[in-house]
Amino acid sequence: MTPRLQTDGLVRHLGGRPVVDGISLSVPAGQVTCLLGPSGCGKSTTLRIIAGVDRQDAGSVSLNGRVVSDDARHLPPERRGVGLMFQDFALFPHLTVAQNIGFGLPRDGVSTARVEELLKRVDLVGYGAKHPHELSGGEQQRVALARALAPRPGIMLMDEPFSGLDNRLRDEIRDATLSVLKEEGTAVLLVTHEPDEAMRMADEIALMRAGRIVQKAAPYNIYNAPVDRAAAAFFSDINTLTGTVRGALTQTPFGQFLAPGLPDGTEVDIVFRPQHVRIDFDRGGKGPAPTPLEGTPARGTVQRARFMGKESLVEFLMDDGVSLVTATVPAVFLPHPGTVMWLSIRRERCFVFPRKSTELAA
Ligand SMILES: Nc1ncnc2c1ncn2[C@@H]1O[C@H](COP(=O)(O)OP(=O)(O)OP(=O)(O)O)[C@@H](O)[C@H]1O
Repeated sequence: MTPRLQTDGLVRHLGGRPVVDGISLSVPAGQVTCLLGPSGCGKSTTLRIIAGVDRQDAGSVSLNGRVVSDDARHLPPERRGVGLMFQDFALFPHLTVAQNIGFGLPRDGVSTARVEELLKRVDLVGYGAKHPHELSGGEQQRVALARALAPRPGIMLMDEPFSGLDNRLRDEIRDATLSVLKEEGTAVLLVTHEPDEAMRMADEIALMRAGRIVQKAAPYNIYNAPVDRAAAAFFSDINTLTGTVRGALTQTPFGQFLAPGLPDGTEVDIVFRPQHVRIDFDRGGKGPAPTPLEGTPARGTVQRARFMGKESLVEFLMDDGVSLVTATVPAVFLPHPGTVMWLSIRRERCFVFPRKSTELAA
């Protein structure tokens, strides 16, 4: 099936450097792709190029199988048939909700029916005659969504559309927006710098860094198989142990880890998330027996324990005297500093990355 949206090798130089550096993306109908990355990595510029308000220096944009922008041609934004939704969604203050939603539609009975349908979709039946200032922030956001969807765009470009909303409202509006977009079968490219938002909204996440896509995968895969240390760290706090490769292995307090394909002497980071650390009590100087799955338990001493509301954070100094490991426990668990305990991590939850390349990529 032809993707609704496709970009090939987009490049854009601004301020003398490539802020978009070879972005190739493809979004089919009904899919939400999130362009996720830290501030300044080039997400908005990519979106602006696709919308047609900026133009790439190289590469092409195709919408519905038709090239709308490359070296030879450049269709203006209003002729691209994409819906746009940005953080400052600015409704027309002097128009009613219904007039706002129907703004881009011809004035006929079909449009009136479409506006009614959309009011229902965004759960604002009965609000048609109100003016924007009579609505809450979340309601205004839903009107903006309905307005963007009114001409039935096959493609929706959204740039941090929820960042102006307070936390509680944001979750609600995100879910409502997602279900409307899915019902309409729209292809969506959503820009966000928030991993939680991407995990919640995306069918596919394209993780961006310094103008490039470093990893593209479903949320589950991107979280559980990060390409490098920085990609792992983008989604949650991480623990990092360090080691040196000898014979395709590296030694850590948790035993040996495989470092396949890495030459002897390579410095590596062994990375794992605090929620994947299991804690066991010390029984007369002994911990749990090693298993192939859980690896070798290692002994550590509690440095600090804090209750964070949903979970407790416990920090350990391992017996090697240098490795610091943080574990989270989804309960109130506040052992005293100085308590000796055993930690284990499931092997499949640990990632081994060569240090040099991750530092360069970060
Ligand atoms: N007109 C411009 N001239 C020079 N540099 C620019 C221009 N527009 C953007 N930039 C720079 O390009 C980089 C990418 O900007 P962009 O807005 O695409 O990033 P972003 O990932 O969307 O960030 P944010 O989440 O903060 O919006 C930034 O470093 C920005 O300062």
